Amino acid sequence: MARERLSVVVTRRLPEPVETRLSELFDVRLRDDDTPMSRAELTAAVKDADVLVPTVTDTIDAGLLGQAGERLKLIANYGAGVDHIDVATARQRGILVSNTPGVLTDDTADMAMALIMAVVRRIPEGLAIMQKGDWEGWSPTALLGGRLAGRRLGILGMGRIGQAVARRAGAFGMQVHYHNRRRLRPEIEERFEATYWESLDQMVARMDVISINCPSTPSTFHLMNARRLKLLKPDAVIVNTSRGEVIDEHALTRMLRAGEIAGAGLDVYEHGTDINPRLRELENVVLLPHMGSATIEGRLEMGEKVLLNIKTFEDGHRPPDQVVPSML
Ligand SMILES: NC(=O)c1ccc[n+]([C@@H]2O[C@H](COP(=O)([O-])OP(=O)(O)OC[C@H]3O[C@@H](n4cnc5c(N)ncnc54)[C@H](O)[C@@H]3O)[C@@H](O)[C@H]2O)c1
Ligand SMILES: O=C(O)[C@H](O)CO
Repeated sequence: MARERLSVVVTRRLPEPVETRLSELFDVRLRDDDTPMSRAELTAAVKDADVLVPTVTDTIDAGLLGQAGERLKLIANYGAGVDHIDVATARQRGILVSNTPGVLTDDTADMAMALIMAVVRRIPEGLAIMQKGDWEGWSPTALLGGRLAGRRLGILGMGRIGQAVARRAGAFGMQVHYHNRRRLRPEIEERFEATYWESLDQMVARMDVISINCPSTPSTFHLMNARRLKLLKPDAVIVNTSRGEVIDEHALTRMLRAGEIAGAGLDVYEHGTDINPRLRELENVVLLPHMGSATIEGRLEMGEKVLLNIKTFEDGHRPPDQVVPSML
């Protein structure tokens, strides 16, 4: 007798080839329009699906998991970060959680480097002059930025993406420093010629550029708070491609306005799309709409990871990218 297909609910529109493959393999309910599900729609989804495929724009908290039906056994997240999912509660309720690490590492690290270059070399200011038709020709003194080679980069969170940023920064001649929950093995430090700082405060105070690459967890919430931001050198730049919650956005905005921090490049925000309007007014700030992993290749490979996680689970094994609370 043919095995009953898993019922899978996908909360957002995914790239077409991913949706097609999901539909071939499973009994899939796809989203008609590219908006996040309402709470009521999410509740209905967890009530009768075997597998939920959410994204970063869905809040899968204890309240929602409390409404989940007996059938819900896997939350196969389309994305690496799982801070929007209450992984501990899911585990208590016997629901597995998986994510899509690795396939978006290079893309997100590219974006971190792009932000570093954009801020340090003042690219948006140059672009604005060109777009307004205000360029009056080459000048020895206009739009002078800083040289990347020789600048000290401090990476907060030296995991997959942090190390990919280190590799790129090394190629640009930057000096790589890092702070991480655990120190890397000596051979990996050597590979990046990276200096480890046990004290985040001490690292922050000495860097020219800080790149945030740790996940958002209770222990990283406002790791860059007002006190720590004040330790930054006034000519330092901060770049965030991880999650907005790691930086106190209000304090950062205040200090950027006051000229106490030279610049910032942000892909992610503390309150999602509700961005502090004052950030938008600043010339020394480059803002992107959470597009670190936004490449065609990356988004297709994220889909392949989701498929593999669900298929492996269907075959009676643990999904290869299972996330458990102790990893967070
Ligand atoms: N902007 C984007 O589009 C985008 C894309 C992918 C991932 N992300 C974000 O980037 C994060 C990192 O992804 P990754 O694949 O590199 O994860 P990872 O797990 O490989 O690396 C995270 C690193 O942070 C370290 N860390 C955790 N808590 C820490 C703490 N309190 N202090 C210091 N270090 C700490 C971990 O030890 C680990 O080395 C994801 O969790 C996600 O939030 C954003
Ligand atoms: O964490 C990630 O994969 C990206 O931020 C999108 O979810």
